[in-house]
This record gives sequence, structure tokens and C-alpha cells, in this order.
Amino acid sequence: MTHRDWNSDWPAPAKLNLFLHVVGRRADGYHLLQTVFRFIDRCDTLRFSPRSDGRIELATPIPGVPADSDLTVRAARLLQQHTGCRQGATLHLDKRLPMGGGLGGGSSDAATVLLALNHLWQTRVPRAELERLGLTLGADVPVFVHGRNTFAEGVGEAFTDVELPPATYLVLHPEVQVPTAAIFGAPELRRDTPAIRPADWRPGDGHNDLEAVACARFPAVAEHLDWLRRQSPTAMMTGSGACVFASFADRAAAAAALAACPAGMNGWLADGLPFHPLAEIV
Ligand SMILES: C[C@](O)(CO)[C@H](O)COP(=O)(O)OP(=O)(O)OC[C@H]1O[C@@H](n2ccc(N)nc2=O)[C@H](O)[C@@H]1O
Ligand SMILES: Nc1ncnc2c1ncn2[C@@H]1O[C@H](COP(=O)(O)OP(=O)(O)OP(=O)(O)O)[C@@H](O)[C@H]1O
Repeated sequence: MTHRDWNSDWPAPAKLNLFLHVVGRRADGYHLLQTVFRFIDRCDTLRFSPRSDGRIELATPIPGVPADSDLTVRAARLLQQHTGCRQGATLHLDKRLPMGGGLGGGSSDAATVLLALNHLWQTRVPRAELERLGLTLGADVPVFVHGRNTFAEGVGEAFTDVELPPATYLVLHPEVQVPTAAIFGAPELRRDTPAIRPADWRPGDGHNDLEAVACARFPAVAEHLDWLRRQSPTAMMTGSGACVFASFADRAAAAAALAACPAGMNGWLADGLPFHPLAEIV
């Protein structure tokens, strides 16, 4: 296990949803899902500097996102309040994951802040408790705290871990940001896909119920998905979009598909991870 400390690099990996079924809706409006989360080796990176004044400061605010509403700052302050910790920190975020991409970038950043500061401040909150804390920041935060590729249910917080074969993914990033709430709020969204048993799922099974809504509202997503589907039958949108991906058993085939990308389509390769880089941090 890599030793990490103040000023170490702390990774915040992206996730892909290898399928995403909407199987119901709660009274509070949140949807009940079945999905498999796969971590990939494309990450944001965080670094932390200690502060004795107890303040949480973001040294690298994201344009268009007020620092106080940045998920990294909210996560740090949440851990302070939850533990009564009087230490502070300055956060340094090297953003690489596109916002509104369906890759869970902000959620992953928040989870890495919870895991890193729990280690650096020595607050020693158990991982399961950190997952529950993360859920108050967003539905995608718990899985990044959990740290294992997993079949998730509920709103995205109930896990049955899965072993996934190695794979290389070609991810295409349409130049649009897809607002998650608008997709889940669409009247035409299918919300009654029959639930399956986690043990019955195999890689390649399933679809993304959010795809039809995102493609209808964002033609760029539909165009990228149509092209990718002609390269591979595994093509699918991740999360609520905008990114779409296909999986390849070997990197050479993925690289050939990337090389064939039409001009104007932005894409990159990423390898699936066997688990989150911080899966063993305590
Ligand atoms: C689409 C996924 O990324 C799949 O992993 C997640 O379900 C979304 O996770 P997220 O972006 O962290 O979502 P949140 O920030 O918690 O919620 C944004 C909005 O999406 C809707 N939302 C989200 C998750 C969920 N299970 N049901 C929902 O209806 C809610 O309207 C919510 O207000
Ligand atoms: N550190 C951050 N990184 C990215 N987005 C942030 C951050 N802090 C707050 N946000 C806000 O959260 C929103 C959603 O961010 P996030 O990256 O989690 O969504 P996403 O990439 O679409 O993932 P998914 O759709 O799978 O939840 C952004 O559009 C942005 O306004």
C-alpha cells in the first residue's frame, strides 16, 4: 500500500456505470437504481496542507463553482463538524475530469477529501460511517469511499462487490455538460425496469435507462453514442452523461478505435482498476 501524508498526491478516480437501471422512485423523489460501478485510471488529484487556524480553504477554485459550494470544501467542513476536529486544511485540486460528464468527478473529489483528511487529522471515522456521511453530499459519493468495484442498489449506497475482468475503455467526451437532476426529472424517463439479482449480473448485461432522455436533450451525446456503437456493441452512456464509453479486451483494439475517431470528437483511453487507489487507507 502506498504511504500517503501531508503534501502527498491523493487520487480521485472517475467511475463508469457498466449498466444503470432505474427500478423505482422513493417518496422524496430520489430514484432507486441498480448499477455496476467500475473505477478507471483517469483521476482528479488532491493535495492537502495543514492549517492551525481551523479553516478550510480551496487554493484552486474551479471557474464557475463558488469555493463554498465546491464538493471538496463541503466534504472537509462536514468531517470537521462530524468529528469536532479543530484542525484545518488548505485543499489543492488538480481537476482533470470533466464536470457534468457522468464520470462522478465532483463526487470522487469529495470522497477523496473525506478519506484523506480522516487519515491526516487522525479522526479515524470507520469507512462505513464515512460512506453514510458521503451520502449526504451526493448519491455517487459513497461508492468512492467504499473503494471496491461494486453492484450498487438503493440510490447508490447499498453494495454487493463484484470482481471485474481487466478491460481498456474508450471514453468519448461530448462538449456538453449534462445536468443530472434534469435527466432524472424527465417525465419520459423509464422508472420501472425489472430488478435483477446481483449474483445473476455478468459484464455486458444491461443498459442505461438514462440514455434515451440524455440523447433526446443533447444531440451531441446521441451522435457520439451512434458513432461508438458502430465501433463496438458494448457502447453505452455512463451515469447521466455526457460521456459515452466502450470496453475492449485489449488496449490495441481500443487504440485503433480512438484513432478512427472523427475530427471534432474528443476521446481518451482508460484502464479499469481492480479497486480504488485509496481502498486500503484507514
Ligand atoms: C447518475 C449517477 O451518476 C449514477 O451513478 C448517480 O445516480 C447520480 O449521482 P450524483 O450526481 O451524486 O447525484 P446527486 O448529486 O446526489 O443528485 C443530483 C440529482 O439527481 C437526482 N437523483 C440522483 C440520484 C438518484 N439515485 N436519484 C435521483 O433522482 C435528484 O434529482 C438529485 O437532486
Ligand atoms: N470539485 C468539484 N468537481 C466537479 N464538480 C463539482 C465540484 N464541486 C462542485 N461541483 C458541481 O457538481 C456538479 C456535478 O459534478 P460531478 O462531476 O460529480 O458530476 P458528473 O461528472 O456529471 O458525474 P455524475 O453525473 O456521474 O454524477 C458539477 O456540475 C459542479 O457544478
